Amino acid sequence: MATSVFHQPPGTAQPHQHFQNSGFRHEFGHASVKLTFKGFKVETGLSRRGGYSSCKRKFGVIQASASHTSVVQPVSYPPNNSTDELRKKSSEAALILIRHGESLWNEKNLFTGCVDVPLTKKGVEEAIEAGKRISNIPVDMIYTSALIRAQMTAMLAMTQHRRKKVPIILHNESEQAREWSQIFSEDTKKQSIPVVTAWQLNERMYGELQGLNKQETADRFGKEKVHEWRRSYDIPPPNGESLEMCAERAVAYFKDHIEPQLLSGKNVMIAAHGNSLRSIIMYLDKLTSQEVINLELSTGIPMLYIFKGGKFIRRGSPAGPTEAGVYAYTRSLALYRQKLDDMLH
Ligand SMILES: O=C(O)[C@@H](CO)OP(=O)(O)O
Repeated sequence: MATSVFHQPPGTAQPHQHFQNSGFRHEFGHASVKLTFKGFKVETGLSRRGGYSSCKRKFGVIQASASHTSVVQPVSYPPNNSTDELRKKSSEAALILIRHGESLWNEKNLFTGCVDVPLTKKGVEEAIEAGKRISNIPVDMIYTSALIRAQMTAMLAMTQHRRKKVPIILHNESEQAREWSQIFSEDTKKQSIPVVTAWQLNERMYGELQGLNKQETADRFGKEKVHEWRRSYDIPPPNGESLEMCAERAVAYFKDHIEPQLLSGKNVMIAAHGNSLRSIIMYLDKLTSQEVINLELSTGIPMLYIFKGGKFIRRGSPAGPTEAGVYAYTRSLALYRQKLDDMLH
């Protein structure tokens, strides 16, 4: 059975190591990981490289934004003692994670962080391609960061979805914004997918590196130092956030807002960033701070998890819309796809 790429004991993963395990193959040290699962090729968009660690620092957060409006059913955890029971009994839900497509600053090799840069043409194409890959997977709610590159990615991906529901960005920034964006038809609401934007899912704040060229910064401060800023777990770049600090807000948001939706059976897509997603994956796959150092995400590759019985099970990514592999992972995914086939033929 396919399980998480990272279920080997902490510290055993080697960069560029190939694993042969129960019919699927892990390739680390590349821009993405190809898993062969019972004959199906599954690309996860993950890879692992060597890294660093050490000291600690606190940092304040930057902006705030939406949570729920009328299109979203607010869901919250029950009191602690019944949470575990509920998690065990919870129905299955799909969780798709996607890092935004290539941005104009990815293309220029600039540190981006919380600077709000749009996608390149290639990034647009990556988002559309990602949408094709997930076009048969149910999506009931979308969470994106407050940054346009993640929002563009989510919206462009949804143009490819076979269910043709309309993703609608919720505006909760003021009472007026909420009032003015109401929908007055229940039918129309049912054909909509609420899109919640949250700064907590933003890219890690890169401090004084934002706007600097990555190569020039390495030439100036040394390759080692820059690698430490970029990939250590708890060393922040000058006046920026470490991955640990980014995880504090991104994982808290995931636990408080997204997990309750999954628990209630909602299928969720998250479009976010290299480092906010690395920290969420660290939580989902129970990676150690040493293991997460080696985790790299490619732009525009969707990754699928199944949430069941309170557990997150990584299922890779469909290699294409017609691949049977991912849809055969669970009965409800297969049924959903079957329904789409029946509806659209
Ligand atoms: O510049 C950034 O914001 C990020 C993602 O592109 O860079 P890094 O690869 O260093 O995490």
